[in-house]
Amino acid sequence: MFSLLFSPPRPLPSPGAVTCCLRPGGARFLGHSPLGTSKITLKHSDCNGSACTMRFLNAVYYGQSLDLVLINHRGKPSVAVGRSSSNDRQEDNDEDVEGISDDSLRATIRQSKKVLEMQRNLLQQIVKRRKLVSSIKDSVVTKEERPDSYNQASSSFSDPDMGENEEIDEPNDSGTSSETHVQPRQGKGEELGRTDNSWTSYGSYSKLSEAGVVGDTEATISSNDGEQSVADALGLLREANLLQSQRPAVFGQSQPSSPISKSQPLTILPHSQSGPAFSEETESYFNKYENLGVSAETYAQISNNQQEVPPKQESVDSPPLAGPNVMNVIVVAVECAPWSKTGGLGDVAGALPKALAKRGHRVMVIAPRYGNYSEAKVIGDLKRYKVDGQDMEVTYYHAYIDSVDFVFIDSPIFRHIENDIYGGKREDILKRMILFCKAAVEVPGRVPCGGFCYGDGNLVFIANDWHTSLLPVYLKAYYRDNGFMIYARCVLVIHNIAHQGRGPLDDFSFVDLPHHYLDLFRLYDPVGGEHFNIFAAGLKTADRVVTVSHGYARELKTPEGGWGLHGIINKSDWKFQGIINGIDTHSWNPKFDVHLNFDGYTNYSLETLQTGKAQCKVALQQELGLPVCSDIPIIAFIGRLDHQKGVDLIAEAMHWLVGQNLQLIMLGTGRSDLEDMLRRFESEHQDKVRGWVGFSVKMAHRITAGADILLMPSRFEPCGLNQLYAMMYGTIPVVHAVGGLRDTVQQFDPFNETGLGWTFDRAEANRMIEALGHCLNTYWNYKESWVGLQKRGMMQDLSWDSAAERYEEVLVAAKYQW
Ligand SMILES: Nc1ncnc2c1ncn2[C@@H]1O[C@H](COP(=O)(O)OP(=O)(O)O[C@H]2O[C@H](CO)[C@@H](O)[C@H](O)[C@H]2O)[C@@H](O)[C@H]1O
Repeated sequence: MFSLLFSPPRPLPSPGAVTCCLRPGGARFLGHSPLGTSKITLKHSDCNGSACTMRFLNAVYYGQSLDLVLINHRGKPSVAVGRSSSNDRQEDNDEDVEGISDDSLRATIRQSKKVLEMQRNLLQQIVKRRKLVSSIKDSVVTKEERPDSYNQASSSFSDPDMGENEEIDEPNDSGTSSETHVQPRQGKGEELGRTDNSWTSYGSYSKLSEAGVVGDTEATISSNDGEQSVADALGLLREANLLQSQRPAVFGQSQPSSPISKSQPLTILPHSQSGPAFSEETESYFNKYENLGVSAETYAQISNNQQEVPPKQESVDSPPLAGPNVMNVIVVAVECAPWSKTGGLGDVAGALPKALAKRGHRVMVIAPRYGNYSEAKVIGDLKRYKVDGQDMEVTYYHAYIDSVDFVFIDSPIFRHIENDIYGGKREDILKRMILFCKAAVEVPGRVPCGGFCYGDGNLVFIANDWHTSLLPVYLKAYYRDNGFMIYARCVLVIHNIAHQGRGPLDDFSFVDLPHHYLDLFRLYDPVGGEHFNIFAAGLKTADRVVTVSHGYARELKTPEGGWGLHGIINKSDWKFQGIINGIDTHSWNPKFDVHLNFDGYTNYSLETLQTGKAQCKVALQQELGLPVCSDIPIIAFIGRLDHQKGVDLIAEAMHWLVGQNLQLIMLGTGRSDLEDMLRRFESEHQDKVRGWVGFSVKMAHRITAGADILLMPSRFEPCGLNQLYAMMYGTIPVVHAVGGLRDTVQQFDPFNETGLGWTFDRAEANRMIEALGHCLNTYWNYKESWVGLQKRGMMQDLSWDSAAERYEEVLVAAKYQW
């Protein structure tokens, strides 16, 4: 066993074990350092060879070269290794270990001392500033006589109801926490959304997170100084770090080279400028950071210190796909699969961020914390926001999964409504969205994911639908109009324009904005008259607007498709575009689908399509109690039971459908009359029809695998994900050619054997029947064509990869837009 002593070029993490990633001769392996030491112990087994420890010359600690001292088994330094180039590379034999020169050892020790000295100086400055900050804080609290959440120790904000020991609501197999009957998006009661005026592992993160500020060296210095805990002091520094670009290289990625962040390294703006009505809160938020004293000067010093020992830029992984466009991206959505999902928005919020992270961006998702998500742990300080005059407490939970920071905003008003996210009275829904957006916009400055806040330079929010349309409004009104967060941008994504956050103009009083912002929300249309419209305000204030397909982008500009917002969209044409959604090709993949590996189902792929899919079909028929027969085609419908999805067209066609030799399976939840209809059809046609009323992710996967045909007669469909899932599973879509359905399902051409399914050009039962007729004819009589259709569908690249690239273009355009 060998030990490596190292003098890191920057302080190392304090909590948890340090993992040092070394790269001997190009290979990589890990050594672990116990907490509070600057020693990494490597067993021979770590590197599969007795002598290869001698190749640690290119040791990399999160992108930083290290000075290393190799200690042999007798506990003596046997080799001293500086930041050497590959020319200096030692031979991997024991002779070299023993024969190492004293000079290099001395050089390393000298260098180590220099680094320690610099760190000591830094520490002293931090300690001084910390004292200053505490005295300022004390005086502020005394003066204002109000609790300041910032001053509370992290342990003090754990809600007794929601403590760490609370029983965890484990997600099911799919990771989704609900397998229940839920309220549809339009919910019960008054519906704010309606336009009709009724209206890798966690471990890798801790490595990443801790890579830059505190650590082993802290422990060393702190004991030397006998001063206040360095960890505390540096913790403050970390907390105050609004500068995302100071974050160390992540997994070998180069830092985003933003001209913006270079010109404004600290992103802390003049606090002399006061904000509007909410300025007290806003100011204190920013003053806090300033008071902490992490000034440009301090940071410059830190940088200078680092510059004295220039880190060797050796990346652990290949450069990010985004290249110099790497940014900090925060996706904000009120649902996020697998934790919360009522429809496609949840799927997108769960998958797009991962694809962006794959391209090298630092990506966060912010969603409400509806339940107790076992993966997420408390982070940051408790905060209070005023909503409709009431103080509402917010705490933050954090998980790092698949290279994405997931930050869940916890507040009593979000708890346990995952099955009714859009339910309740209009005012209650509105208050939830206000609190969520107020809290979300501050997350980049407040929540130190992995020890580092995202900061507001090089930052783009991606808000989604009307629910988070207040985010760009708050970003503008609370911050940018007051000189804060001027480099942050917001892109707003339209998943469904039919829900807009409409209400009477009086609703403006809820959103806590100065009166002159009212015009952003004011909208007149023939349906709602003059009213308050949150989506309208979001569209006006967002830097860029995206919708989820090209077809829908065109439709949104028309009076029929824009649902009253077409005027604003047309005016904003320059900042508006369509990007077709991708899908999560792991969870929605017949090869890996976790819902297919039991109960008689099976995973399958293109190669095993015929046998695998046939087995799933039998399993589905058995599970639902339908006659088991492989020759009878199964037609499926999955979706919300509402006007949009055109389920009533299926009802109209029911007579024709049950007259055919087929089976029909419908899974959905929504309008109670349509739910009743599903139940009725099942009871009337026991041998042919199944109507599953409820929200079941497992059944959605199984039906997609076992069915032959997926029917989507949507009246409008911004993108549609089910047809994409269907094609991945060799299930043929029959769709109304509208919005994203038109973009993604190419009509079958029997002469050229091209196309992916059948389309009909009007949302009418007879058109749907006609298309279904052609489809069934091919199923029964042209097996080869059928298999061709299946294969073409399965062979498409439906992943998020290319969509993420398009999003990246939009983010970059937003960043450079003034
Ligand atoms: N009862 C049930 N049980 C289990 N799962 C169910 C279910 N009902 C629906 N789902 C699932 O919810 C998702 C629905 O996705 P869609 O894209 O069809 O719809 P939605 O209209 O919600 O989304 C909006 O946003 C998305 C994302 O941008 C757009 O694709 C879409 O056109 C737009 O209307 C799918 O994953 C589907 O399997």
